[in-house]
Amino acid sequence: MIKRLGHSVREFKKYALISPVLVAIETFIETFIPYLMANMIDKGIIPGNLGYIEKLGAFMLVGTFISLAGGAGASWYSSKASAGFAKNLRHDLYYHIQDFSFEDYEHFSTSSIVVRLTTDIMNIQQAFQMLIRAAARAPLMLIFSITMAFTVDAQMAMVFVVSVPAMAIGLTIIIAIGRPLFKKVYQRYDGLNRVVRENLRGIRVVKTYNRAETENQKEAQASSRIYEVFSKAERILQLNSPIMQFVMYGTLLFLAWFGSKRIVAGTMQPGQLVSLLAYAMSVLMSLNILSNVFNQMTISLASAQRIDEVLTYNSTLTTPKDALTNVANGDIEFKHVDFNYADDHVTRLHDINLHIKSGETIGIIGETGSGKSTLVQLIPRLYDVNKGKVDVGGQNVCYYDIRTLRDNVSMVLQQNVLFSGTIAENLRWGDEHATDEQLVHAAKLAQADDFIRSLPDGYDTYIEQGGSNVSGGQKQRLTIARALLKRPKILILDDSTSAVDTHTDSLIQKAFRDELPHMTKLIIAQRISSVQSADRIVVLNDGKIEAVGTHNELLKSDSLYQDIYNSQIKGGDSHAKN
Ligand SMILES: Nc1ncnc2c1ncn2[C@@H]1O[C@H](COP(=O)(O)OP(=O)(O)OP(=O)(O)O)[C@@H](O)[C@H]1O
Repeated sequence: MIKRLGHSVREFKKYALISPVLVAIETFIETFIPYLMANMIDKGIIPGNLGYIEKLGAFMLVGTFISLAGGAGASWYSSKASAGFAKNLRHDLYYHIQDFSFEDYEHFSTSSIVVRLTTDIMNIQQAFQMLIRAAARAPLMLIFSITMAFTVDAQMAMVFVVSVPAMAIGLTIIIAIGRPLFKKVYQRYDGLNRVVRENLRGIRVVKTYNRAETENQKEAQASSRIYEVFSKAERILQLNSPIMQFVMYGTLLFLAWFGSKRIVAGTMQPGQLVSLLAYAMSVLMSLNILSNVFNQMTISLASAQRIDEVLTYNSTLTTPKDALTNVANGDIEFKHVDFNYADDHVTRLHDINLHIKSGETIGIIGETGSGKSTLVQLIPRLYDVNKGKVDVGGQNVCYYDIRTLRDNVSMVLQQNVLFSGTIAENLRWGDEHATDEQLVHAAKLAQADDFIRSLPDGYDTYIEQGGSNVSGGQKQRLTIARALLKRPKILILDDSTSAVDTHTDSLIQKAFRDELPHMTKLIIAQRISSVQSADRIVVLNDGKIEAVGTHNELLKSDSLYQDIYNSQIKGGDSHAKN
């Protein structure tokens, strides 16, 4: 996992390597200073040798400046390396999830992905900075200080053989308990993110239904759940402070007690004791730094695992090596297709067999939940079939390069969105190189040109996030124009004219018939009038094809179609009558 994540350091590797080198210089000089200090006391101050004091003082001053410069440089490079690492890691994660299928997004949930891209990466950034700065400093300081302490007085330095492992065992236990708790904390962050996103997305509905109070409660609940685990995890981590202090004061007491005795006995110099105490402080300080580093590592290991989980997740959508990069025509064939959503064991489509010829216009109708959207989502491989196969242009959809397939199958989803940017920018999602004439032509076919021109800035009108400043019907027409701009071989409209008035809807159908005769068109609709003129209409009932035929044929032969027709034409509900 560490190696995989470390791959994202890339061009910032040099900064990540320079930082510990500078830290080493800083720490080496820093730990040498108490040794010089001991000499100054024992050989300069006690015998009253002023020349020695001045020489050593100047030497210490220069050393301090070099140490400071090393420390400042290390901070600068470590910040640069860690910020760069986080940038690359975020990019890699984002890049990876672009290949996810709908099923994969459902597997992780969008809120969890957002937390991983933000909070989790921030934790890793902080841990990485610590790793190349503090984590490099602490062990070096520990090694240098213990070595120097043994140089000064090996007997007294034996105290570290007890105090260092005692501290290390304490820290290991704390980390073992703390780490799973932090993993839980971030899972609960996902929950909070979900509540906030849902609330902001549906803020109009929240206000209409006066649900602010309930929404506040949901947020409070999610926050409390985080608080519960977070405070528990932090309480455990904070235990390292009393353990650290206990070991630190115990060591200092030991040194002061036995050191004083030896000075009185004349087997030790006062300067030696001063430097030993300074080294004891350094050793324990380095352990303290290490414990902080471990704390941060504990938090970030949970985050690193969550990121690695996404990075190593193989999308359920696979493309063969020699994938096809050309779709011959708009022919579609479903052969004995069964389908169920992952984690949902109900079969939503049963033994679907349907051949649609290139250029045909097919209406799809059926009661709500009968599987209309599910059926068409299999064509651009938004989901893969469980049984049977779907062919496009005479080839199994799984054999195509996914981009090629989706460039040739344009789908206007039931809940389509526009993105912040101008209308022209939004339409160019279909084809970024489209000329202005092509843009206008697509808008005209979708009956959107007139209303776009009536806006103060026309095609340059700015669309707010999610398309909140255009009406539902206008938004639908813009998303149809966007899909047309791709000039696909197959166009799928999934209930995409539901908010458009019937007159405009019929103008769209006519424009399609007259101007796009070679494009295969699948139109899912609730209104019979939207599919009435189609070459054939497929009636779906509970995931099965109940009938296929023209409007007139179905009116004569299919009772479900008759029911839908009657309920719409007569305004009554024939189900209710039966
Ligand atoms: N992502 C999903 N996970 C699990 N079940 C789903 C999912 N999407 C749809 N379903 C279920 O599959 C069935 C068919 O849904 P589908 O959206 O295809 O129906 P539909 O005919 O398009 O309905 P509508 O006319 O209301 O849009 C429904 O029972 C629905 O609850």
